[in-house]
Amino acid sequence: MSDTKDAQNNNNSNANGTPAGRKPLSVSGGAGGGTVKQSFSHGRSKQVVVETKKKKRVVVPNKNGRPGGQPNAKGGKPMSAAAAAARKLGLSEEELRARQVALAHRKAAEEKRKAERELLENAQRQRVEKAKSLEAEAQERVDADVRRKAEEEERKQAEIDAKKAAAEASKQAAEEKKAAAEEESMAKRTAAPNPKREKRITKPDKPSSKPVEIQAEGPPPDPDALSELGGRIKKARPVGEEPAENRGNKPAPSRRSQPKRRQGKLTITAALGADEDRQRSLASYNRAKQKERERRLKMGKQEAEKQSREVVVPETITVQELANRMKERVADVVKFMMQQGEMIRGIDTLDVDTAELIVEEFGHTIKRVSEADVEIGLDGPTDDDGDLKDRPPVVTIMGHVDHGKTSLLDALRQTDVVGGEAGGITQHIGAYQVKLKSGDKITFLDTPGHAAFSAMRARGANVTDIVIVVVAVDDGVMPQTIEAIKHAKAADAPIIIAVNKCDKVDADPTKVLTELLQHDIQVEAMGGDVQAINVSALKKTGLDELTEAISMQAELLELKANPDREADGIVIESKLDKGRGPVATVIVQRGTLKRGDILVAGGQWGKVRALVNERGQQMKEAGPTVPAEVLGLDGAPSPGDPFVVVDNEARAREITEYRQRMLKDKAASAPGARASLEHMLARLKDGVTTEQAKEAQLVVKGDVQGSIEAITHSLDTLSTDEVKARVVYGAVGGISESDILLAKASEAPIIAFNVRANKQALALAEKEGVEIRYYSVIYQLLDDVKATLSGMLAPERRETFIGYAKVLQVFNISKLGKVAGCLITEGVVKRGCGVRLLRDDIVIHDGELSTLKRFKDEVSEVQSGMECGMGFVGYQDLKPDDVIECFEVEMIERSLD
Ligand SMILES: Nc1nc2c(ncn2[C@@H]2O[C@H](COP(=O)(O)OP(=O)(O)OP(=O)(O)O)[C@@H](O)[C@H]2O)c(=O)[nH]1
Repeated sequence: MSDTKDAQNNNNSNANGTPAGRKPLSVSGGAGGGTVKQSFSHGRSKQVVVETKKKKRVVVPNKNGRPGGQPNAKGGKPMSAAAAAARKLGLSEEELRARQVALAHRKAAEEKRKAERELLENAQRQRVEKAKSLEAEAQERVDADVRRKAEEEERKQAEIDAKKAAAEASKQAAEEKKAAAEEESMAKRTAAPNPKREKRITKPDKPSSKPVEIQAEGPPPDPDALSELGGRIKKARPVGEEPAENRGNKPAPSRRSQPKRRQGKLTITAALGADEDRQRSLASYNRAKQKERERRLKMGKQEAEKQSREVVVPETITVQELANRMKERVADVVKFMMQQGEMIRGIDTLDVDTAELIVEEFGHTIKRVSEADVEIGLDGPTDDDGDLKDRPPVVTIMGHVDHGKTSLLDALRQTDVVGGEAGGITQHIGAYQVKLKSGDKITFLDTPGHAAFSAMRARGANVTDIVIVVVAVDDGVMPQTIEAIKHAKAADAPIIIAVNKCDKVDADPTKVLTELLQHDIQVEAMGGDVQAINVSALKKTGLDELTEAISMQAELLELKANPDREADGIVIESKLDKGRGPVATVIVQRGTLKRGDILVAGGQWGKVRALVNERGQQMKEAGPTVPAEVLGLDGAPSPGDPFVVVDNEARAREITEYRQRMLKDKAASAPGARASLEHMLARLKDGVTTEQAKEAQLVVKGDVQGSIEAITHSLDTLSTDEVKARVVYGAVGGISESDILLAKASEAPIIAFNVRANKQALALAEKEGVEIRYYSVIYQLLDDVKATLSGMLAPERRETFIGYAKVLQVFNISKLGKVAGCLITEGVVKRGCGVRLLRDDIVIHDGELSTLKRFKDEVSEVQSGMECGMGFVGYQDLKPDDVIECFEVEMIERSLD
């Protein structure tokens, strides 16, 4: 306290140490305090004690460690410590004090800077930590999302299992309930069971409908960071704590069943991973629906507008026709081709490759067809077995001259009950049908002999079901009898032997039957399967037996046809009637032919104007095997031509035009060479290399049986594994019309050894194009056949390289297609030579040249170093830098030697 007083005193001292302070007013007492007299009104006064607050001052310790201001030991005026220190430093006390103040200020400033630096460092550290924690949280969220999904799946599975369990339990409960009910009924008076309790007992443990809240593990995320992400996270709830909405024993509604949009909040989990659970607003849904409706409408419209079609394209087609078939505008096709650099017009003809390009460009598919495809579908559908009904047989009568064929046919005709009753005038129309007493019907081909039969077989039409071979009992088996048997066997038609003229006195049918054994005909009486009936055309005996035999044979054959379809059949004969125009006698094979039908017969067609039967009566229709004369055709078809009813005239025209064109081409290319050795070779050169084609079929006629046998044997020795000579028919005697027809049917030439053809046979051979080769020396004959067989050996193909050309540029030239501008780099290129297109040393096409041009002219060859234009047959894919290898092909004939 005294120190303080001293300091007070020092403060009031001047520089010399003398006190310079004022004396406080009315204050009595020491320097540290005093009293003040306070005067009030009415003369009152009061003494107030005043305490003076002492000023703080810095006390500099003196040398001895004592604070300054201590009285000097030596006595004298006491000096303050500060003054002593100042004096020691050679400074005044004030200077010292100023220095101390400055020092203190600096110190304070340093302290402040240090605090600021620390503050900055702290902020920096906090930022880094915050970033790190954000990163960790993001990772945490991803992990939590994965976990959440897994748990969600588990939960769903658990729900399914629970439902199953619930279903089982409810089933069980129902059973128990039933049992309880029974119990109840038994103990009804004792105690009524509490159904509610029972229910509670039987109720299965339902899985909690409240989904488990999935919480991300780890520390709670920084709320600031979450707010930055625009969401908030649910605080982890302590395990066991009820969620807020469940508190108050409220039933917990299934959160999944609640539409989330109604909650009005978006959780982080929902935002990050539960998109599929979010529902769209109704307006959004309606908008999307409308959009989809419009899109479909548009698509449907487009589809209706643009249909992809299958376009049928033959080898060549006009631009106009192609456009029609595609249902496109010709102008569009022309425009497209112009874009491809080709100027075409509607009437121009396109090849099938170009047509394909166009068809595909217009979004359609092409169906290539050849001209022959017009015949496709002409046969119509195959009949179902259920549609087939029994039909009468078609019978042909054959036999040797004067054995009584015509007489027998006439006699059989008179068996017709209908004709007899009607009393109509019977006329020959090539075929007729008789109705037997039994009610059976038989159709006879009224063109007895081989002519009609062979003519039909030559056209591949086996209209005959049964062949009756007539043998006169007095004459026995004769050459034409044997021919008839061969014809029948070749046609695979069953034979019935009619032994005629049995009315003759010395008739011995057994002799005839024995003779037939030599020709592989074994009749039933002799243990075989061929029926033989003794008849007399003259006396009309045995006719019933014969017709019975026919009916029995027909039964065995189970002849059936569908009458309820478009008709088809065979033309039996035809003529040009002055009054009626072209008349064709036809036999219907399937279906029913009606008046008004559009008929195509061979190369002719027409609308059926009238149908006439053999009695000259008009018919409305003709069913299976009914013969009829057809009027209305535009020309006379050939016997044996098939006929068919088609849908419309256009189709009929299309077919007949094609057939007539084919006939013309055939006539032009191989006139009269149908059954010749050259024809055989031609067929081979056309690439026909089937086993059948490698067999040279021959008809041999000789003067004596010995020469026939010698020729047949020698021809056998000529045959090899590759080629064969086969005698389809060998007989003694001159060449008859029958031989010609047989040769034609077999497409075989006739080898005549020391025999000649009669006038009619020659004419027929000329007409039918059957070759007859005459020989009198057997070696010449064998040499000729050998040469033919050698020709049948596949010729050897030899290839010779002639040059190389390089494609420089490719041009599109209308009508020619793509033409390559080439430079001949080696050798020579010749018109029509074989070419191979090489691209990067790989053969990509093998064919032949279609065009070889120098400038605008077609040339025969181009030498090395010259440029030319080259086009390929049926190939367009030419590119610059392709190499064309040119070669010539030589076919080396082989010989049997
Ligand atoms: N005795 C007898 N003679 C018959 C019989 N059938 C036919 N003839 C006679 O035989 C001859 C020939 O009869 P056609 O019916 O012309 O014999 P074809 O086989 O038709 O003769 P082509 O037409 O020349 O092949 C005639 O004179 C008939 O009268 C018969 O059953 N008994």
